[in-house]
Amino acid sequence: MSPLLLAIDQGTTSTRAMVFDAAGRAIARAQEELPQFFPQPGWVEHDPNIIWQHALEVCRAVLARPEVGGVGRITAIGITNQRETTVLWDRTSGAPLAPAIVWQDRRTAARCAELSSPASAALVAERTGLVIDPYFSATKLAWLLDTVPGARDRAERGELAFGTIDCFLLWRLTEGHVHATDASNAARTLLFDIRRQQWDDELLALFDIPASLLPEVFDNAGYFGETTLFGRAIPITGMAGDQQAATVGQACFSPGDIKSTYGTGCFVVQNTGGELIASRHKLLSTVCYRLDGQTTYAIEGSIFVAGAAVQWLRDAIKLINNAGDTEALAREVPDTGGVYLVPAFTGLGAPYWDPLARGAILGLTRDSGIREIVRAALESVCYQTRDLLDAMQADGAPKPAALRVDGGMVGNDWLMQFLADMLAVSIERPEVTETTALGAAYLAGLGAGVFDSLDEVANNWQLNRRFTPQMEEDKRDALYAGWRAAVRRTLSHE
Ligand SMILES: Nc1ncnc2c1ncn2[C@@H]1O[C@H](COP(=O)(O)OP(=O)(O)O)[C@@H](O)[C@H]1O
Ligand SMILES: O=P(O)(O)OC[C@H](O)CO
Repeated sequence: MSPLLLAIDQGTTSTRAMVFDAAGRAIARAQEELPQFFPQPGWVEHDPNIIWQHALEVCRAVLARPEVGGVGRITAIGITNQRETTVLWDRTSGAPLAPAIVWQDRRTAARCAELSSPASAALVAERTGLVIDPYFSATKLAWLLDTVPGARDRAERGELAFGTIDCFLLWRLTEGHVHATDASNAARTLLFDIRRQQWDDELLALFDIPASLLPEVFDNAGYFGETTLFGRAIPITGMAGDQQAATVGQACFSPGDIKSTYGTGCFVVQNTGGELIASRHKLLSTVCYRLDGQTTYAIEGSIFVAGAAVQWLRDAIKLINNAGDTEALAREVPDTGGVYLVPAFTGLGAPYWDPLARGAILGLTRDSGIREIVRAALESVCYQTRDLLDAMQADGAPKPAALRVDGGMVGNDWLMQFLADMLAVSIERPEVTETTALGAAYLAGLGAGVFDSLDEVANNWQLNRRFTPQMEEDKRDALYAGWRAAVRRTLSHE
């Protein structure tokens, strides 16, 4: 019987557990939506204890499925996670000192502006491949140390631990025995030198972070520890940030291979191999994965609001009941009638990097209705993807022949067709769209010796549907020009 691999995918809006076989087939899945908290404008928080509780529940649910055949069939566990989200906890009790500050949170925008001298921006870019922005963990962690009473003193005494969600789950799964993260998650903290693959003292000083808080940094596949919480000892042998895991799940193993994930945010990641390429157009350089000590790098475009715009339509202004309603509504109108929705709810990420920008709906007329607004929200995801691909090509990357897509939004056929039209690129949707979880399973399989190399899993990738561009070029360019004009009206700087 095929070895089975359990993947824990802790995302921004939900936590899912999936069991895959060695051929990458999904055997069972369980998912729980995660409550999000918005205590102030631009603030986004999660409760780490709820994250942990949901992770336990979905793992137990999926292990109880008859098609799995019992916990004894599970060879290893892989973890993948919403990145940058920051947790600070007590090393003795494991109890968080505060809510998790989520990657979308903007509370440290002013602090980032204070730190953004040309010298510090250059240091950060050179060492981390990132930009000084509230998106990343460092200023979130510093904020916690400076606002939770006694936290900084306790950290200096070695009583506290920092971690991103992967690290927090590993701590809880191993019952406090392992404080470690992986190279792809460490790369998102603003504290990790991605060339030398180690925490960087100058960056720790810049962001005022005590080294005593930091986890070890492991490869993305290997032995992280084991958990006995599911009835027997199961090794944890794979871990990666969700966008890097999706890159693995999409079998983007060669330089130039590219994928785009459409979840809460949208993240385009292009494998650049052993070459660390610096963007001249405000894209990020980051770790794709590190295996056997060898680092593979990537260029990444990070969009803060993609599916989150649909959640806003559902939860904030209640225009829809379910995310899936958006497809039918978008099809009911030939266009948006000139309406553009710029979803800068938590600022704008690449290539604008404007944490103070805020959302807007522009071009409204008396004829504008629910359908136009819903369609404009979906279209915004495609325009933002075009922003990223144009920046990648301005950096010298070749126009991709096809873009592999995944994430919760890609089941929306209308959206995928508009994406193909806006990019003038074929969009390839795989059979398994939960490629984030699949990538975590592959890494776990590699770490547990189920596979000798990732090349073995490349052939598992199967096409579900290809969307080819149909739109006339002049219409495409006119629509995109309207988007660019709309964005300019939301930026806080020229
Ligand atoms: N049919 C759909 N059309 C548009 N958006 C969708 C659709 N189904 C789900 N979504 C959006 O996809 C997101 C969930 O995707 P997922 O990959 O699970 O996100 P995450 O990993 O960020 O939690 C939600 O923001 C939801 O609004
Ligand atoms: O939760 P997702 O899938 O939108 O991913 C969030 C990213 O990891 C943020 O960098």
